[in-house]
Amino acid sequence: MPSLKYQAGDKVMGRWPGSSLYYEVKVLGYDAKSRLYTVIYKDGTELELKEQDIMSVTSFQQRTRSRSRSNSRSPGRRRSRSRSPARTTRRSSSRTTAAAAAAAVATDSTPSSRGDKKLKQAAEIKISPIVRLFRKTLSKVTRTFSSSPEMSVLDFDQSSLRVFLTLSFFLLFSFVPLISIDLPLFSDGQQQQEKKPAENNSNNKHEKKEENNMASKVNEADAKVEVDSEKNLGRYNLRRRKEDGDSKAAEAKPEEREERSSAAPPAAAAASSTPLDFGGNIGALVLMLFLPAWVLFLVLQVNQKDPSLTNLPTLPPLETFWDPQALGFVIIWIFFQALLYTLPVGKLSEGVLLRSGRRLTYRTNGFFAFVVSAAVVAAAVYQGADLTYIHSHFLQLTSASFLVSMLLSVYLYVRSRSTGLDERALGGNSGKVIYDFFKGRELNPRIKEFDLKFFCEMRPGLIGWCLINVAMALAEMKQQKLDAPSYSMILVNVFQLIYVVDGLWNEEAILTTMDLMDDGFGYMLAFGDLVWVPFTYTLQANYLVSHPNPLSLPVLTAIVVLKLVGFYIFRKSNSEKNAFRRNPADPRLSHLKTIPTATGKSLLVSGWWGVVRHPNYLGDLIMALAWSLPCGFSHLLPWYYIIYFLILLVHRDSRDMNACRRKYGSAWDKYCRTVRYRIIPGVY
Ligand SMILES: NC(=O)C1=CN([C@@H]2O[C@H](COP(=O)(O)OP(=O)(O)OC[C@H]3O[C@@H](n4cnc5c(N)ncnc54)[C@H](OP(=O)(O)O)[C@@H]3O)[C@@H](O)[C@H]2O)C=CC1
Ligand SMILES: CC(C)=CCC[C@@H](C)[C@H]1CC=C2C3=C(CC[C@@]21C)[C@@]1(C)CC[C@H](O)C(C)(C)[C@@H]1CC3
Repeated sequence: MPSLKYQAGDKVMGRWPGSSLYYEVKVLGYDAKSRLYTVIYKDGTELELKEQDIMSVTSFQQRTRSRSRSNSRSPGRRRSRSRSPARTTRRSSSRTTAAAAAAAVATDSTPSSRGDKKLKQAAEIKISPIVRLFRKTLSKVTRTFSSSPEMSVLDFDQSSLRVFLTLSFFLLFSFVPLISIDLPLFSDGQQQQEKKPAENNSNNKHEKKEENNMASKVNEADAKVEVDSEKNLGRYNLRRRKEDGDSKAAEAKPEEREERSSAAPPAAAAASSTPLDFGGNIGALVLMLFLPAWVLFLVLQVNQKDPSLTNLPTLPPLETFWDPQALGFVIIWIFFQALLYTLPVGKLSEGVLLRSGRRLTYRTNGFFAFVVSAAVVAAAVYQGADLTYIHSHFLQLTSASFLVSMLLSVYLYVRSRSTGLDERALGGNSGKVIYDFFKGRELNPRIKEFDLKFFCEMRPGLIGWCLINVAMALAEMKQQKLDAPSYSMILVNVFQLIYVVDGLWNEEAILTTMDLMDDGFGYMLAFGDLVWVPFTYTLQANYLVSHPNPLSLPVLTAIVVLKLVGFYIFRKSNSEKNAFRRNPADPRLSHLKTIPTATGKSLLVSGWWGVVRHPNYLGDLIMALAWSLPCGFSHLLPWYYIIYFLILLVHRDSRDMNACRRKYGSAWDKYCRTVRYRIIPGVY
């Protein structure tokens, strides 16, 4: 190829189709007819790229450096650079890693950018009016909570303002002064640079690049990225030439599916450039205030004789929130669960491969913890303990748990300051204090082998949920003077018990969920695990204590069938994905079709994950419906869970879509084109 810019054998940087990530590739050849270069990525993927999507390593480095220099001039960000002894080394290591050119540089623009809008438009397909209305409502909700990466503490964008105004009503109920963070103390650029070189235990070039701040600076400056998937289709040829020449080649054979641990996730480079969720700092702040206020609202509302929207509760005197005994019970419960978690009983399971190149092990003895907890509670009741205390002191127990979650969040934020970049969550490391505090910066905070995130997500709140439900059944019997709980109460109790026990039985499966793999541990999950789950997921049982709803046998049967259908979809789809992620070559999965991606992982494109994207959410939603139905239609309150859950899962789905698009580029777009429905069949 004499007159060509790049020659066969050249090592250059090639853009990964559909994304703005650059990888080191080797030029294999040039096709004069199509004017495309054939390049090979480090994982063996061969693609055809246009010249404009290729860059020499030198110009790539120059671009990266110049962007980094111009960004480093911005005041505030790098204020303390010269003060840290670790800094010089880090900086030079950044340079060498840039030169090492083995990783990706994310140049993704903001999600609100032109490109993303285009992408949404490209996915727009004719749908029925009902579905369109449904989608419109959902997308409004999602948009409201969508990101704004450039927002600072003082910025108000329109959507945040809307959220703020809408929700400010609920702030009237806010009962704890939440903003006790010393902003200047945790100033931003400092944290980003804190990592000592010695902490870098990464054995993977991709990960090392991830620490390269220059990379993220390129990102900020290079906001005009095309993410129009349709356009990209025309520009790239995604054939895996190695396998065969036709389009079927994109579906890998099972024996080729082994995950290559040497290939780090491309998103690794995007540490500080991952788009912000929830409207950035201001959205996080609003949520931090709104969520406890909302819990308080629900807790007060459910005790009203007529808990309708036109009959709002009054705020009780402040002293009623505080009860040292309730705090004592909460602390005992958490420590009791911690003790069970640390017992050397049960399996040790391996988590997914982390960006640091490590895999963590987890003691997955959740079911054991549940059985022991149930036995201890039963023994206590036998000894005369009155579980209805939980119902009568619900408010005090809620505020005590809230206090614990707040303290835990502050601890998590403070300790995250001394962690390396490869130990931080991509999404919670923006440098924006409130946002990071909310989202969680450290991915897997551990005290020795004690994994705080895993423990909090799976134990005190989850098992506490069942304990509270049982207490509600006893309170119902007491209040309604019944010999046994009502059928509605039994259904709610049994359904949710199945959900929790199933989660604990399949505890290992949580290791491949978003929370464990991607999200940091901060206020959102600490509050979610310790307050939100036990005190709002029990709302149906709490409601039934004083709002009986008799069920006829046919209705009862229909509800049971619905629950079973939902559970079947939920369990099967979660297990399928978990099994596939754990062992892609599992012969039991050999019938499934997959799409290979540049990271070495593949995406399931048939089976449950070929019906809709996130079939597990569908099952979960059907179950949520079965949990509300036993409460009848007299009030909206017991339906709150399914409404909240729909919003949560739709937002989670779009978060996951964005994350996967960053991770997998065009392979993800291909998956979305093949599996068109999101969560619900028929809904795009
Ligand atoms: N009760 C509750 O309050 C809540 C319950 N849940 C439930 O928890 C469970 C876990 O949910 P969540 O963590 O949100 O998400 P998922 O378990 O669905 O995990 C999402 C990840 O799965 C992988 N993935 C996505 N599509 C595919 C595919 N086609 N093939 C293979 N892998 C794929 C991707 O990760 P990668 O490719 O990196 O492996 C993606 O990031 C769900 O059942 C959900 O309903 C969730 C939230 C709240
Ligand atoms: C509004 C707010 C604070 C949201 C935080 C979200 C959390 C409450 C949820 C995020 C993911 C969760 C999961 C479960 C509980 C709720 C949270 C923590 C889960 C443990 C419930 C039991 C299931 O079987 C599960 C293990 C699949 C599930 C995992 C996700």
